[in-house]
Amino acid sequence: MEMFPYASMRDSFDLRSYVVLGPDDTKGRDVADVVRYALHGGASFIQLRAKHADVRDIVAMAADIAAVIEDEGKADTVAFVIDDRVDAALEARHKGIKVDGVHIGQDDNDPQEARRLLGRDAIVGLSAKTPDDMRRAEALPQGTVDYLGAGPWHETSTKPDCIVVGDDGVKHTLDAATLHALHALTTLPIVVGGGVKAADIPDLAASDADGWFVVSAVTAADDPEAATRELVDAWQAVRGDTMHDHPAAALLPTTLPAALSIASTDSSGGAGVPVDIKTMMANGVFAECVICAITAQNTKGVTHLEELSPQAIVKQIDAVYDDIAPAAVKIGMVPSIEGINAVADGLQANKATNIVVDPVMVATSGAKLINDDAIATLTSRLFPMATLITPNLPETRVLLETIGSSIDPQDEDGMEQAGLAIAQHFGCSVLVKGGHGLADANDVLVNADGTTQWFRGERINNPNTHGTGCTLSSAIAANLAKGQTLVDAIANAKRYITGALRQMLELGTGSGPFDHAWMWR
Ligand SMILES: Nc1ncnc2c1ncn2[C@@H]1O[C@H](COP(=O)(O)OP(=O)(O)OP(=O)(O)O)[C@@H](O)[C@H]1O
Ligand SMILES: Cc1ncc(CO)c(N)n1
Ligand SMILES: [Mg+2]
Repeated sequence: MEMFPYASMRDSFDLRSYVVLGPDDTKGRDVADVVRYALHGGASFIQLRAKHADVRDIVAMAADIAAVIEDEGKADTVAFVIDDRVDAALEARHKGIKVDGVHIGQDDNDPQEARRLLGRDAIVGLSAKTPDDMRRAEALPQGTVDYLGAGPWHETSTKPDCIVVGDDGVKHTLDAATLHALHALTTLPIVVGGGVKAADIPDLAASDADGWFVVSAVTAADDPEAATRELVDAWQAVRGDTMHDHPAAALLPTTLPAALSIASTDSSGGAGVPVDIKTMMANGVFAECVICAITAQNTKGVTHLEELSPQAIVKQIDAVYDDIAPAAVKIGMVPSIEGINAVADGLQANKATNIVVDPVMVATSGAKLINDDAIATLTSRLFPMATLITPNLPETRVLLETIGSSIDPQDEDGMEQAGLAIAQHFGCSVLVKGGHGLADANDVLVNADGTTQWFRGERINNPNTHGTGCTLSSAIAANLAKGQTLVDAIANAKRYITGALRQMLELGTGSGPFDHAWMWR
């Protein structure tokens, strides 16, 4: 995913002099040429509306129009959008063509979907002609739509279907009184058009409109530059030089749920805190972290391990909860008794909820990640506060040993029995992970009340599985932070990790990491 290389125009677009055009409107003249004339005449906003063109042709026309706007030195002041075709706008933006957004009609794309596809930087304009349209636009999440287009001021042949149908079902054109009533229903700027000619501008400029839009008044004129200038001047004569004063939808504050990783670093970035952060970000939450130890590590092994003091751990936890309190926590590698006690004390003091404990014991590379004497502290202090623990098969065997159970989790029945014994002993839900089974990648959730659920995963023949456990537990915590149920959180985390493994990323000489940003490529 390339970054669109131009500044967003969501907070700077100028609706006053809005020219809509496409190949059907320009009497055989080149669309980009007509755009150039309109710009000379003072057009402040351009929309490409090509109802009968293919995406390839729309993108080619968009490239020409964007080049003209740039060439005229107006790339920073004149916004350029494409009518209806979110697909063409996306393709153009991916190709680095400065298309600032889309204008969609009531029968076109879902505005929320258009916003989601195009991202927060693009302009999304919406046609809204009736009181109902206005109410629907207002009911959208804040920041979905940037402006509204209303009309028609007169009946028009370029938009024959564009007739206002009022709540009374009666068809009529838009007048100042109707516009005033519509205007009262929205906080968004409104551009008004449909059959608008120069003679209409004094009335329009005296109304609640924030600008005019025209098609044929400019595109069908023998001299599009003079035609545009006449409209611009007529508006300016009434309104002066002021632009609409609506607050920019782009600059509304947003928020995100936060999730916390309490774990250790992996210098190679494939496991531990670094990968927890990547995973949480990819799963749509704001990631925070508390470091318990630093490892010098790569895909071949761990060459050094240094712990932080219990005080440093508690202080980090306090700092996190004192400000951006996370809605869920993932606990990974904490190597010592002192560290585990500090984590438990810190979380208890801050009344942490939605805790996922990945009982990390041995790395994929074979390196030992917890002191033998600390396993009892892990189980006695952290498991009882956990919503979920996520042991892999070797860890499940160790846990069964600590509770004196002789169950063998070698098949599905054994995994269920093992999960139940552990869940009942520690009073938390257990996800017994089957990543170390050879034939499949099926994990089973067993709750302390005995209910079980299988999550069946496609096994991918990928030798690079460094950090699968860290990734799965962080994705579950992220999903819990978003408010998902435990079952949904696990199911979605499985989908995420399966997609990531399927990319077959090849890095490092040992069992390497996989692609945590796969859905953005
Ligand atoms: N080759 C694979 N294909 C598909 N899913 C896999 C594969 N390997 C592991 N998984 C899945 O990844 C998740 C993590 O399981 P796994 O048993 O590998 O954890 P782990 O051993 O704790 O990982 P780590 O090596 O990071 O400690 C589980 O959902 C498991 O089913
Ligand atoms: C720091 C760290 N945490 C967890 C794991 C488990 O994969 C690892 N290898 N390194
Ligand atoms: Mg693991």
